[in-house]
Amino acid sequence: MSPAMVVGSGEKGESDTPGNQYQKGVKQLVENGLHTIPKKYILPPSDRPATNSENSNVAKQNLQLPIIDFSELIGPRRPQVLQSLANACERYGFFQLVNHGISDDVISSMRDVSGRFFDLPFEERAKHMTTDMHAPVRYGTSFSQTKDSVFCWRDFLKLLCHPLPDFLPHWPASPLDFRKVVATYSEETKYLFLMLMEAIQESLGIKVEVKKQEEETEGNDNNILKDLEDGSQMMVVNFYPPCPEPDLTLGMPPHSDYGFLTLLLQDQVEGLQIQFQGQWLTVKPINNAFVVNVGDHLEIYSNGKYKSVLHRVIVNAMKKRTSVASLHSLPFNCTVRPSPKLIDEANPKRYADTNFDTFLAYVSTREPKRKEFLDSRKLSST
Ligand SMILES: O=C(O)CCC(=O)C(=O)O
Ligand SMILES: [Fe+2]
Repeated sequence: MSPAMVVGSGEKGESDTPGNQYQKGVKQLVENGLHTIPKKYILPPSDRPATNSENSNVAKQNLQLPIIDFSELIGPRRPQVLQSLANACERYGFFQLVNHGISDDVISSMRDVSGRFFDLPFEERAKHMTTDMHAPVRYGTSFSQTKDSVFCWRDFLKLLCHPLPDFLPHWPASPLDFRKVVATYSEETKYLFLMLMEAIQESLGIKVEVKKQEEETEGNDNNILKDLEDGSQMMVVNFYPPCPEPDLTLGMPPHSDYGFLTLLLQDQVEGLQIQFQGQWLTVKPINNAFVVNVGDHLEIYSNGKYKSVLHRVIVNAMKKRTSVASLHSLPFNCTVRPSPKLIDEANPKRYADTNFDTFLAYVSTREPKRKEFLDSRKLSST
């Protein structure tokens, strides 16, 4: 079993070298007071967000992502909603999910406890720093802390969530209600993910016929929902403090997510941008909606029909921003492959089979960039 997200975490050793200071994260840096950002965070001009420059590739208008009303999936409008879901996953790789059934109370408690975790003294948060990528809890900073040559302006807490009873005792015990609140939130997002995957499978035209014998066959498509039930879930709480020079750095560099779907809760502070037709578009926050995106594994499973789209996070000088990403996939020891039901003579297999070990081996040898891992799985014959 392996978490298979980006590599890295806190460095060992307490010497007060500048490098060690950066390992403590950006929240700590900002609290020590600064008016300019250290060199360690300054991106080369071509990688900067370039929001103000003349030849900026940032769209002037905010993106109105497709909005999927989850409540309409149950009822007579299901076929139309499945069509909208298919369009969103093909064209944008992203959509906003409203009326999803997770109560405002569960969501606001999750936001609240995330904020209180990051308000804890550094020493308390630092208890969860580790270089062990298999750890059920990792506190850290940047994107890939051991490999990024330039650090990004984010601190994070990553939690493995499934199966919950195994992981719960490892989660932070402070704030006192942390485990309870996050457990409820993770169970509810897991259920929502499964409901969404059932709809997505149907939108791909994969008929879900429950035939006992077939269900037990390995690699069978009916089984993928069953496998996803036992699948991996990782929660990432991202914290982006105000940044005195936001044009020189990023909260997160362009990347795609590894799993089937990510369910993201962003607050009211803008920052998430997705790549669409060569431009960066800001995703306008909708209160209590989930921003849902296709991950690399769904791109592979759909044989390229649905797209895992590059996204990044910009920071700002005035406001801190918090987001909670819930990443879902198959169990870590399962193979991800294009669905046999989407492959025929006209649609040959476009991706090699893959698994978490391949992914980890890949990212541990280099600085994770853009969609390089997914590109490495593409079969050259197509
Ligand atoms: O903070 C955000 O809006 C995006 C976070 C993200 O892309 C991730 O955690 O993978
Ligand atoms: Fe992401």
